[in-house]
Amino acid sequence: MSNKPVLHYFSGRGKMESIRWGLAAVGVEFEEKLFETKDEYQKLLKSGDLLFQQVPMVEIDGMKLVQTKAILSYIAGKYNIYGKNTKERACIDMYVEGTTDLMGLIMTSFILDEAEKRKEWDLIKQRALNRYFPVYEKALEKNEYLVGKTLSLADVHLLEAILATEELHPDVLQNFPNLQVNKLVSL
Ligand SMILES: N[C@@H](CCC(=O)N[C@@H](CS)C(=O)NCC(=O)O)C(=O)O
Repeated sequence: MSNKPVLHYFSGRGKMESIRWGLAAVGVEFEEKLFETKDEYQKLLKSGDLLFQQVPMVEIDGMKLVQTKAILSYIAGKYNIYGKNTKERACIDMYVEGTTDLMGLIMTSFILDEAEKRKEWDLIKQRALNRYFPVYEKALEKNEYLVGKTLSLADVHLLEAILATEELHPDVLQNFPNLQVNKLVSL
């Protein structure tokens, strides 16, 4: 039997995407069981493996983990991209929550009708430019990485958020030179 983590989710990016990025960043191969139909989802629900009847769920190290944050913390802790001490970990969590909020806006925008979606994408641009990216730009003044001198979960999550924002607004990084460098070193 393979020891690779097994990721259970809908066939889409959604909340599982940051887990995929996290595993890829630390070089861990994984398998995916993506359900395409309601029946497949119902089967997983009935199995009792989803603690809160929700996905993402990840089978890893003999556990069936749910809750995106818990799964990401486990991966980051296990593969040493979660800071050197509790203060660094708190900073990483803080930065990750910021990018999670931005990603939340992006994810939910895709269920809106066309007119609402355009408005939401404008809001996302404003939030990225005025609320989120300036914080990361400042944090990157002294180092290429957000926390400490090495890649952490905060950089991986930021990269996902940058790329997702650029899909909507390709020029969004133009006034953020430090973010441009961070994006390159995190890829
Ligand atoms: N707090 C959970 C939320 C998970 C969540 O909302 N999952 C959605 C899919 S993205 C789901 O399973 N929805 C079905 C439901 O809530 O019944 C996490 O971050 O993992």
